[in-house]
Amino acid sequence: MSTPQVVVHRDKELMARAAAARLITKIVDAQAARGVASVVLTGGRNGNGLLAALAESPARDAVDWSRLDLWWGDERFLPEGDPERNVTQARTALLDAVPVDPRRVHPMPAAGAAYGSDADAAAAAYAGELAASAGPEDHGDVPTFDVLLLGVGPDTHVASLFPEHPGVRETERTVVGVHGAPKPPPTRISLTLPAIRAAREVWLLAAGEDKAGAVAVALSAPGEVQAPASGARGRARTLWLLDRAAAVKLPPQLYPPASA
Ligand SMILES: O=C1O[C@H](COP(=O)(O)O)[C@@H](O)[C@H](O)[C@H]1O
Repeated sequence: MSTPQVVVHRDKELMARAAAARLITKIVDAQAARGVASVVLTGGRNGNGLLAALAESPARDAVDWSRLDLWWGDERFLPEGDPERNVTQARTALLDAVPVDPRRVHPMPAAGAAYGSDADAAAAAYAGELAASAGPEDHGDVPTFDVLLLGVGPDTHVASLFPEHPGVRETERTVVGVHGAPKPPPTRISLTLPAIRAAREVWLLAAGEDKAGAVAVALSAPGEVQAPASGARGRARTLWLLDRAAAVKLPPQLYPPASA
C-alpha cells in the first residue's frame, strides 16, 4: 500500500478544477495504456464539485467516454431517481452531459424494485457485479480501478464507512449494507476497505474548515476503525487533495509549502 501524499490548493474551486484536470489526464493515460479506464465515483460536495469542474473543462473532450467504466464507492439506499442518491447527483453534475456508454455505468442498486428495503441483498448483488468484471490480472473479486475517488466526512468517514461501525471492520466482503449511519440517510451501501485498497490510485478530497480536524486526525496514523479515511490507500498512490482551509491543522512537514 502507498504512503499518502498531500497537495494543497488555494480554495475549493481551484481544488476541484485541478482535480478534474488531473483526472482527465489519468483517464486518457489509462485508455492509452490499457484501452479502457475505470473510475470509482464518490458522492458529497467535493466529489460533485470535481464532476462539475470536469463538465466545464474544454479538455473533457480528450476522454473517450465510451471506454470508461464508472463505479460508485457508496450509495444512499433510496429509490431510483431520488435527488439524494449519489448517482442522481453525478448524472446532474456530469454524466448527462457526456457520451458515456450506459453498459459501462454501474450505479449501486436503488431501494425498491428488485431489492425492496434489503440493503444487504443489494450490496451482495453489487459485489457480484464487481466480481464478474474482475479478471485474472486483478487482485481478488474487484477490478483494479485506475482511480477511486473519496470524499472525507468531518468525522473521517469515507464512502459509507463510519468510525467504529461494522462496515469499517469488514475484511472479507467487498460491498456491505450499512444500517444506522450517523449521517442521513441511515441505510446505505458501501465498498469496504479491502475493495477500496484494490484501486491503483485512491484520491481523497476535502475542502473547508469543517474538514480540517478530520484531515489532521486521518493523516496522523490512527487506527482505521476510529478514522476510516486513514485506511483508504491505493496500491500505487494515495493522494489527498485539499484546500487551504482543510489543511490548516496539518503539520507543515506533511506537504511542501510551495503546493499551497
Ligand atoms: O454521505 C456522503 O458523504 C461523504 C462526504 O461528503 P461531503 O459532502 O462531506 O464531502 C461522501 O463522500 C459520500 O459519498 C456520501 O455518500
